[in-house]
Amino acid sequence: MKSGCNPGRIVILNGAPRSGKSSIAEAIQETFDGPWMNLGVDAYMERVMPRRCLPGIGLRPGGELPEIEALVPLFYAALYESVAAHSRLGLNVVADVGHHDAYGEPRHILPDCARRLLGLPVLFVGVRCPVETIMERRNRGQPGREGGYLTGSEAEPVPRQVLAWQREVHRPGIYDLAVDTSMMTPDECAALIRKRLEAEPMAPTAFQRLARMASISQPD
Ligand SMILES: Nc1ncnc2c1ncn2[C@@H]1O[C@H](COP(=O)(O)OP(=O)(O)OP(=O)(O)O)[C@@H](O)[C@H]1O
Repeated sequence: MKSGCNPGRIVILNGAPRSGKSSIAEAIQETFDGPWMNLGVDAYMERVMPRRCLPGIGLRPGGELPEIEALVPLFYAALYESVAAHSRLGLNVVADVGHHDAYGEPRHILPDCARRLLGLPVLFVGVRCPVETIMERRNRGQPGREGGYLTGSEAEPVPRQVLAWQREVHRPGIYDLAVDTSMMTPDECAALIRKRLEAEPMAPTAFQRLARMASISQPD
């Protein structure tokens, strides 16, 4: 830790694609005190990741791309070390991610990431959203991201990959706070997060609990 400097707060937003993570991150950046750096999956995929490794940490559940899969734990480790570095310098960080462990083989990425942030003030937020709302958002599309999302068809109103995201992304479901973006606006979600940050932290935190799973699964 840089001497004389308190670590920056860290908010990790975990949810399926289209669940509303980026909108909450934006609300946090615009309304919370101090600078909040956004180091999530969007920034990493759009700017950092080499094209041939895409979708990288955005790789969806199902063990679809084994050649990329082996690199995903390393990409995540690098992202979280970067989050830790920002926090140790006193900068607040909000990061949107879509963690799951449904690769061709278990990778235990989330517990490893939690271990990397031990000792830092992390709030782990589950960004939940029912599949019907997810499909409305997918089918509506987004300018600039044309063709970027699977949509429903008559034969398959909810593609199996979308169902896989819904099933896998909130396992094991250990959070400090959960929000439902079908019930609240991004600003309301951000306000809830702010309230939680201002309250006394409850120990053990979600990341402390998850980090313990890393020490069980990875003996020294
Ligand atoms: N709380 C909300 N209420 C209503 N609509 C929302 C809400 N949050 C997000 N949306 C809308 O849902 C869509 C997806 O939102 P957003 O980009 O924030 O999600 P995301 O989880 O970051 O998605 P992705 O992982 O695909 O980047 C956008 O069109 C956004 O305007």
